[in-house]
Amino acid sequence: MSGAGGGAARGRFAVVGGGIAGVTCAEKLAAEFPSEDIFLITASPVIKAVTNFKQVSKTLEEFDVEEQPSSLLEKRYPNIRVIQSGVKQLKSDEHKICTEDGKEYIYEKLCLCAGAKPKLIVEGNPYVLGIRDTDSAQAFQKNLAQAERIVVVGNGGIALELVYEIQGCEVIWAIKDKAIGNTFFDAGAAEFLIPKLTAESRETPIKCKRTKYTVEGIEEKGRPTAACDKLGSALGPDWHEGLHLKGTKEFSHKVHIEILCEVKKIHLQQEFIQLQQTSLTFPKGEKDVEPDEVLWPVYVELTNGKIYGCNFIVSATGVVPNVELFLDGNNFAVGEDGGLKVDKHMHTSLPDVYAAGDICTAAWEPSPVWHQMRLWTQARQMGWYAAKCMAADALGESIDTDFSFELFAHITKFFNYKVVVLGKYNAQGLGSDHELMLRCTKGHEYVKVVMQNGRMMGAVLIGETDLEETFENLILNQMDLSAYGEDLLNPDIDIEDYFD
Ligand SMILES: Cc1cc2nc3c(=O)[nH]c(=O)nc-3n(C[C@H](O)[C@H](O)[C@H](O)COP(=O)(O)OP(=O)(O)OC[C@H]3O[C@@H](n4cnc5c(N)ncnc54)[C@H](O)[C@@H]3O)c2cc1C
Ligand SMILES: NC(=O)C1=CN([C@@H]2O[C@H](COP(=O)(O)OP(=O)(O)OC[C@H]3O[C@@H](n4cnc5c(N)ncnc54)[C@H](OP(=O)(O)O)[C@@H]3O)[C@@H](O)[C@H]2O)C=CC1
Repeated sequence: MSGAGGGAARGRFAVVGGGIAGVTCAEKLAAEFPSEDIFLITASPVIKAVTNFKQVSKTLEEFDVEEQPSSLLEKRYPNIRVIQSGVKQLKSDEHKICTEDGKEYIYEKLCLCAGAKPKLIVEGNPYVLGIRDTDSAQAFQKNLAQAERIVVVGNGGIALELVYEIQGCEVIWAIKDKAIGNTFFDAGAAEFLIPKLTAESRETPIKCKRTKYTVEGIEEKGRPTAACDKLGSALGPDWHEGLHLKGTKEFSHKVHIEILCEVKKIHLQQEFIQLQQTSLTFPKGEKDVEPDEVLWPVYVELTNGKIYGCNFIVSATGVVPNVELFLDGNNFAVGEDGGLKVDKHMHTSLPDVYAAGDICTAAWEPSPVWHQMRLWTQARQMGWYAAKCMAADALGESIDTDFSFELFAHITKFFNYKVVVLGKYNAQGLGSDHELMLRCTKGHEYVKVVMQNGRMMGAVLIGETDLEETFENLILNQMDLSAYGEDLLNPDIDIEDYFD
């Protein structure tokens, strides 16, 4: 029911954002209301579509992600109208969206899925790069092609993937924690993974899904190539497979890890030289690394006192939800992590405005074994469920919380190992009242379960363990497992037989 003439266009449903959350939401709405126009307003020139969706178990899912022209989405769902323009303003009290191209859209119900952006250690420094979308990934690739040494800061998903993939460039990896991969692993799992990182060469990657990369970065002479400032959709599974992550050196992989430190200061070359000349106390170049005569474009001073020169720095230090623009003039409740707070029906604090994916903060009382993480899988689940809630609300129907929010479940790949994390896999929020059971075969598998009061609360499965479905069931049904003791992880016992 789009409006005619020069005034605002009208649609019953509008969705902002062409990433996984927004596209999934628009698709679900389009399927539920085939005779209504669904506006999908997005700043990105391409949309992200989920393909080859596979439900691996009750809560684990796998899918490929494809960057597609919006026309393909409109072909699949003729009632979706993709508007390729950034939102300039939201007037929630008027149920109106104003876009950068000067148009206005009136909605009955709106879902905000504008994602997040990298939370950089410093803003506005051309030597500090974040990786979020196709554009920033390509800018990173171009810079890497000229680099001999880079510093990677952060200890989460992106850093884990980068340090493993980069070739022909020395990587100094600076982490706050004692062990690698704090967002996914404990120290035991980190120790299991380290030999893969320090190995000179890498194995052939296990099954890979490709995402197509199409948008070019913009070159600026003398400085790292900058990504253009258009807000693209986030990358996802196997984003690096399509890129050539190689520096200028002949060696394969060289990673040096600096633990328990943060970045204290970043010095540009000129400033570094001046400081060396004027200060008696200022360190003369890198300590604990091979001394070299090279002058680096930029120097990173760490809180442990060490200084490393490098070509550029990757800040893989998490994300901040893209909310500023929507907060202007709208009194949204915002979570501690900066996201728009949503209740168990994905509804924000403002009437008829929903939110899903990286932009939102789940503010409902979660199941004891679910928590929010800004992941592709949760973006899809939230987008789908938000559409269900919008539809139910529009039709005056009630709806139960979706089953996906019963158990946190994520399947991914690090260091060429299959990794499955379930429930409170790192005993998040369980305090000291829990115990861990471990099974580990070096180079083959690492299995950790988190137990509380005889019940399984979480698990980390690295390698081809084949345990995910059984453990998923055990966490979901909260059966008392005290009687099984250590047999729970005994490889000689077929655990599934126990529970069939
Ligand atoms: C390098 C990298 C690797 C990752 N790997 C994985 C992984 O292996 N597994 C996993 O589960 N997750 C992974 N993630 C996380 C995952 O990609 C995100 O959680 C997910 O894609 C978020 O989807 P979204 O739709 O909420 O947001 P986004 O994908 O960020 O989409 C936001 C959309 O909103 C649009 N937008 C923003 N502002 C405006 C505006 N003002 N007006 C109009 N449109 C706007 C953008 O153009 C974009 O289309 C990775 C993330 C990164 C950066
Ligand atoms: N395979 C997968 O599933 C992947 C998922 N992703 C997702 O993409 C998103 C972005 O990834 P990423 O940027 O790695 O974010 P993550 O949230 O995964 O990790 C951020 C890391 O940076 C650390 N950190 C935060 N601030 C600082 C700081 N000032 N100095 C030093 N370290 C800091 C965090 O420590 P602390 O936790 O202590 O704050 C954490 O180790 C995340 O949602 C991530 O889950 C990305 C790649 C792969």
